[in-house]
Amino acid sequence: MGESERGLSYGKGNVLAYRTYLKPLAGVLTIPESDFTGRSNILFATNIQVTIGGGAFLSSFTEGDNSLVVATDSMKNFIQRHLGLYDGATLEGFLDFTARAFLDQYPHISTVELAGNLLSFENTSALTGDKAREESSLVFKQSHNDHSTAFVKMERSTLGYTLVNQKSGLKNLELIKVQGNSFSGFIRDEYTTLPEDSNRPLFVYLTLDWTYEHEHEALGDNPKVYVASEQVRDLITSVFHQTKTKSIQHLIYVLGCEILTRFPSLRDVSFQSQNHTWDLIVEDIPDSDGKVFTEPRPPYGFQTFTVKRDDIMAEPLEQIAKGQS
Ligand SMILES: O=c1[nH]c(=O)c2[nH]c(=O)[nH]c2[nH]1
Repeated sequence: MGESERGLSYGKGNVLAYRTYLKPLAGVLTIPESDFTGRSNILFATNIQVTIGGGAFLSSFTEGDNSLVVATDSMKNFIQRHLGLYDGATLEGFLDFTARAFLDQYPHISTVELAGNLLSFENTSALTGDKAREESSLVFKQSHNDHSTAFVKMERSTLGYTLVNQKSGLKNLELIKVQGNSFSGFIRDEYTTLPEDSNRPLFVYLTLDWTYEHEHEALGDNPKVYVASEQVRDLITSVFHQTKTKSIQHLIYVLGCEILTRFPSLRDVSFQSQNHTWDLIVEDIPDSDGKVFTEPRPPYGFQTFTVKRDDIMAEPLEQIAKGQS
């Protein structure tokens, strides 16, 4: 039985590696929905998980033979030091560079997976010497909101290395749209207590991943075909604003179609969404359009879906329900 059937793997999680003054990401194509033009990379802060596999490690599990074990502590050092050697400008590029370096360094490793989060540090403003307020090039504000992600799985093959899987993404984007959302027409039977709603506030958590038609385009070496998660986020908020949503299921489909239309270098986009829509407490406030809401009860609904390029071929964008601002 091969090691893959045994589920053999080991690695290190939560490897924090913060680099100052990485090469800036510049020259991305701008889109109408976003002010994003690039990343200064003055601070490039990552949290990486590495997983390695291979038949060579079987005896470390079955016999306690550590002679071929790369200590996970060494893996942590390897990742951190390679952040000092990386001369590109993106998380995807760093993971690709480091995965290849692992396979170069340890010939008995068969597969390497690297999953990375780019920790978000936002710009701040500061009065400079001539009393003008400018973007600070020294002070950044850590944000615990949405952030970029990337994933790479690299396998040793007879030809060298094979890229098995590569994804880029955006994690934990939490968006509330205060009105302009309905949810109706669902099954009504003896288990149904939820009323139909023609205008609910919709609070969604979105995590999404996208893949490229040509994987090397994910690395950011050619910024004109690189898709920045900041642009995807701004496109999502814009489409959410414009779309009269019928359900989260339909919202993520519309978002996926718009993302693939806006970024021709992408192959598909996969969503994991959660419904955290607030409960209504006060419906009528005199002389006001306002209402009072509270957090929903703990169970939450979720959806998963992958939108592919064929979907936008089949359905021209104008036909996708939109039309509210
Ligand atoms: O957008 C939604 N989709 C559902 O499937 C669902 N189910 C539910 O109770 N509320 C919602 N909202």
